Amino acid sequence: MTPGALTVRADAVVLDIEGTTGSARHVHDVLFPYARARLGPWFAARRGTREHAELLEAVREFAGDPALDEAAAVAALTAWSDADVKAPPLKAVQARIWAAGYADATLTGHVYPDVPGALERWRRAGIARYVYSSGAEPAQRAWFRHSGRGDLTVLLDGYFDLASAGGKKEPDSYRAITAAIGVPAKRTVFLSDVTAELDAAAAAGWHTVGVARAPERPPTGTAHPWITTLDATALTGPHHHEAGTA
Ligand SMILES: CSCCC(=O)C(=O)COP(=O)(O)O
Ligand SMILES: [Mg+2]
Repeated sequence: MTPGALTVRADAVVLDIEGTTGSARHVHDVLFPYARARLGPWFAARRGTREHAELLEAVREFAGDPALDEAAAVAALTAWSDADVKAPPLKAVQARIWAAGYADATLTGHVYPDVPGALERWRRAGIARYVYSSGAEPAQRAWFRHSGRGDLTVLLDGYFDLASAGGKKEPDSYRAITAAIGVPAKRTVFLSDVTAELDAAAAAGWHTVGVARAPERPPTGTAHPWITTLDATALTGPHHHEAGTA
């Protein structure tokens, strides 16, 4: 444990993916382009299926244009991908496209080296471990199952996404997660690299810890403590087993 580590009393930890447990560069330089290049073929291969009709309808709804045809829907999804719009239909299609890449080992989930050890420490301390990402739940599971550091899903208790919890900058999303996991807000800690997400979690009564991964640096003037490695976060849970914190 890093000397002077930040100590938080928590029974549950909720982890962001991009920029916190995994590399934002990997998401933007590998995952997004992989799906973007396959959006058109993905829709074309599913013409006439229920899956095609449902996704087209979801794109129309999010775009606010009930007349969108397949080509226009693919154009909208492409634009959302380029602008990193956290659009649920985009996240749903990306997850399905990425699944093939994980299955044939073209894709590997990027996980920082301190993540498996932190998850294991928190597991031993009796702290429940959840993921909350804008990426759809199947994409989150695939990322951790096919991580470059082995199958980490065995160390995770659940996953929340835009569909199950809502947007990450909305306090109500954190309240929804509190209700779902049955852990009081004041015993839950959220780790993220995005100040607006941390602000929303804090507004819902959660503890918050900002994570700045090199070469990013902790921002100044936020209401949150910041760390640069999970090794600097000592969570004391119900079992108080975490090294250096009992
Ligand atoms: C493995 S989930 C893919 C990441 C993603 O699609 C995304 O939008 C990242 O969102 P996050 O909330 O983890 O920053
Ligand atoms: Mg993030």
